[in-house]
Parts: sequence; C-alpha cells; structure tokens
Amino acid sequence: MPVLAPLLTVRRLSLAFALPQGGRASVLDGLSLDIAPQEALALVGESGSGKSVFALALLRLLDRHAEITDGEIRIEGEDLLHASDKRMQDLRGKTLAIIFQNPASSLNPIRRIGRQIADVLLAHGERSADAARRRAVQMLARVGIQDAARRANAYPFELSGGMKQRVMIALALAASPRLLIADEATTGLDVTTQAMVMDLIHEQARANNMATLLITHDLALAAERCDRIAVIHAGQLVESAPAARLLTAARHPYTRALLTATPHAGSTLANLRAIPGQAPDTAAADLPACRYYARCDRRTELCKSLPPMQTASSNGAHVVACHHPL
Ligand SMILES: Nc1ncnc2c1ncn2[C@@H]1O[C@H](COP(=O)(O)OP(=O)(O)OP(=O)(O)O)[C@@H](O)[C@H]1O
Repeated sequence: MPVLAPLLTVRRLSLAFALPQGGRASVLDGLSLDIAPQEALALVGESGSGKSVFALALLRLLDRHAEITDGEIRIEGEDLLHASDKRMQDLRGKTLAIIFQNPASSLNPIRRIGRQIADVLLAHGERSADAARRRAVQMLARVGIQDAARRANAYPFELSGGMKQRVMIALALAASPRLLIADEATTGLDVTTQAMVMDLIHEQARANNMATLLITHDLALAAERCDRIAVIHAGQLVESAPAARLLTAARHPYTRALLTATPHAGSTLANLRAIPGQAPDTAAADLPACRYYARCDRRTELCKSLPPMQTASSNGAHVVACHHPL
C-alpha cells in the first residue's frame, strides 16, 4: 500500500487554561499526532486527560481562557493555528466536522432538522434553497432515518436519542468533511444504539473516503472500531500503535494499567483492576516531566526528565514515550 501523506499533523501541541482563581492549568503538553487519509484513529485516556480539549483545539472552538502555548496543527498542509476566523468557519464542516456526546445540546431545538442540515449545505456552497432541502432529505435517508421526507420537518424533541444521534451524523457529514471527529459520540446510549451509531460512522467514513478520530475512554470500543490507538495521560501522548498491537504488546505502563482496567470477554471482577493513583493536578507548579511519574511502578530518577517518543516496532508504527518501557 502506498504511504499517504498525513491528512492531519499535530506537532508539540501545548495548551493551558487561565484559571479563575489565578494560575494556569497545563492541559495539553507537547502532543504530536498524525492521522492518515481514511484512517480511523482512537484517542483514549481517562476522564480529564484532555481528549475533548484536543478535539476543540483542532476545530479552534476553545473558550477564551484557553491559550495554545506551543505547537502546530495542519490539515492537508494548511496551518490551522494561523488561519483567519473566516477561513476556520469554512474549514469547519467542510474539512473537519465533529459529533458530540450530547445531540440534545448540539441540535438547535427550535429549528426543523431538515432545515438545520440545509443550513450547513447553504453555508458550504449550495446556492439553491430547494436543492439544499432535497439534499437534506437524502442525507437523512442515508443515515437511516425512515420516512426521511416527513421526518425532515420534525423538531429535535420529536426524535428518540438514537435518531437525534443519526441527525447529528447527517449534519456532520453534510459538507463531506475529510476528518470526522466523534467525541464520546455513543457514551450514554444503550448497547444496540451504540453499535448502530458506530456502524453508521464506519460505513459513512468508508463511503466518503473520510478519516475518523474517535475520542473515547473505552479502550475495548477503540480496539474494535479503529485501525490505530493513541493513548493520552494528563495531556501527554504516551503511546500509539496499530489497535491489535496495542492490545497485545503495549509498552507504556499507563497503557498496561488501562488495559488491566478494561473489561473483556472472560473478565471477572477479581481480575479487573482500577488504575492506581490519580492523574496529577495540571495546575500544579511542580508537574513532573513524565506526568505518569507518581503513579508508575517503574519510575526511576531518570523519569524526572522528559522521555523522548521512541519507536517500538521495526516499521515505526508503534511509538512509546517512556524511559523504562515494558
Ligand atoms: N474551559 C475550561 N477552563 C478550564 N479548564 C478546562 C476547561 N475545559 C476543560 N478544562 C480542563 O481540561 C482538562 C481536560 O478536559 P477534557 O474535557 O479535555 O477531558 P476529557 O479527557 O475529554 O475527559 P472526559 O472523558 O471526561 O470528557 C480537565 O482537567 C478540565 O477540567
């Protein structure tokens, strides 16, 4: 298979929030990551590790307390951190799109769903309102909404949770983005609806040659659905590998701890273990260079210096940031 140039390139991304009580929380620290065209990448880590902030940084949708202190984000070579607001508006939807966990808060409650999709099409180049309306109905049918022409006139409150999630996907796909970000898009849905939404994302990604970034705390879901998994701990990327390899040959102690805490077929309560300790307070003045330091059973003095990202497989697809990898 030819090696494709990355679709998304993130280099040394660091981001801090100014805190209301003074001081700053360093929420992302030197994070580097690529996504290839059509690749499905999962970003996995505990609650609070910075996954959503990372997604919002890609879309430049962070609030005014956030400051990107270092790094670079490029999509198809274009520098997103220096793009104008107008250019970002064009890129959102057309190049990068996001599905959030809670469709109720992302859909406009007082606008019919067909109109909401037509709005996206009109914002991204469609000139005719009629054509946009027809295409919105097609989009709804494509994401499996039965009787789409009638449903296009519904308001969000008239739809079930699973249907709202389908509408969110239709909205995100309306302008045929190159990268779809799904931020905990199925958390809180029942298992059947969760599988339906994930299947739909997968089918649509394939049909549209789209890359996906799946943001989740669920390593099992990531492994089932993605080509590659990147693991984040307290804002630092600690390991990235093809999904099957990460499950069987994890090298970072944190990835191992996450795996031990992940239920799988054959798990019993006795062999599931919570991840020891707590992620450090990212507002602390004395954050260790490796933020897993205090939780790690392999730490030495060396770990007070930043571990370089090193290759852990002959083809370079598996990388780990640890002085003492497994
Ligand atoms: N607007 C903000 N101001 C200050 N801190 C923030 C803000 N938004 C997020 N944070 C902090 O950034 C850190 C990362 O949050 P983020 O939501 O990215 O975590 P996450 O990994 O997505 O967690 P979850 O899985 O629970 O959604 C958290 O400590 C959070 O409190």
